[in-house]
Amino acid sequence: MKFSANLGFLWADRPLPDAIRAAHAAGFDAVECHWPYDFPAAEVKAALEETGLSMLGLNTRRGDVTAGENGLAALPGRETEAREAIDQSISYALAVGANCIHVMAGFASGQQAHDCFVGNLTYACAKAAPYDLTILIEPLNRHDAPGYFLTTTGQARDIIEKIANPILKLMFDCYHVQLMEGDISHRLHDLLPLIGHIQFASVPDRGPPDRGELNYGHIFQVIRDLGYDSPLGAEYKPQGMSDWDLGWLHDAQEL
Ligand SMILES: O=C(O)C(=O)[C@H](O)CO
Ligand SMILES: [Mg+2]
Repeated sequence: MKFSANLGFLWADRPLPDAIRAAHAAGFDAVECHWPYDFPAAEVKAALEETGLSMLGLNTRRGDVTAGENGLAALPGRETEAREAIDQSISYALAVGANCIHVMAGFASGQQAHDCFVGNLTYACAKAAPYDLTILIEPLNRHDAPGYFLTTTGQARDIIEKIANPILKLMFDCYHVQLMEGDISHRLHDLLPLIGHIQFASVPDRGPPDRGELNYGHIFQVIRDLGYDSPLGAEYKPQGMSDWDLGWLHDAQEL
C-alpha cells in the first residue's frame, strides 16, 4: 500500500520544501499539506521534482485564523472571500501539480449555510473542472472543531449527490469518522464511489496509527481489498520521540 505524509502535522516545524524532503527520506510515497500559501510555489515544486513525490492535496485558506475561523465556504455573506480562496487554491495547486483541493466549510449551521456551501462548491467544481482537479469536502469531528458545518459522511453524501459533479468527492478521514459515526469498514465500503482521498490517525489522541481504539492493520486491509490503491494520508500529530517511529509505515507498505 502507499502512504502520503500530511505535512500540516508531520515535519510541520520545517519550511514546506524541507518537510517534503524529510517525507521522502522517511520513505513516504507522496505528500499532502494544509495551507501552503506562505511558501513560494516554485520552491515547493522544486522540492517535489527533486524527490519525485507528488503533492496530493491542499486546503482552501481558513479566513481570519486569529478570530478562530476554519473555512469560508459555508459562511453566508462571505461568498466573495470564499471564492477568492477557491481561486487561490486552484492557482497554487496548478503551480505545484497538486491533485485535490479540500474546500473548507467553516463554522456555521442551518439552511442558509447549506445553500451557501452548495453554491461555493458548485463554483469550485466549475473552476476546477478544466484542470483535472478533484474538489474534496471533509466532515470534521465535534470535539476538535465544535460548530463546524460539515460533521458526518451522511451530510457530505447529500451535498455530493445534490451537486452531482463527478469531480466533487469525499475526504474520508478515518479519525473524524470514528469520532462521529464509527462503523468504519461498512462506511468505507458504502461510500467508496464517492471517496476522493482517505486519511487516518489513532483515535482518540490523533497520533500514529499503531495505537488507539481503531485497528489500522485491519482497516488498511479493508481498504486494499476494496481495490482502493491511492496513497492514504497519514494526518497525525507526533507528540514525542516515539511517535516518530515509522515502523508502522514500512509494515503497511508491505500489505
Ligand atoms: O483536520 C483535518 O482532518 C483536515 O484534514 C483538514 O485538512 C485540516 O483541518
Ligand atoms: Mg483530515
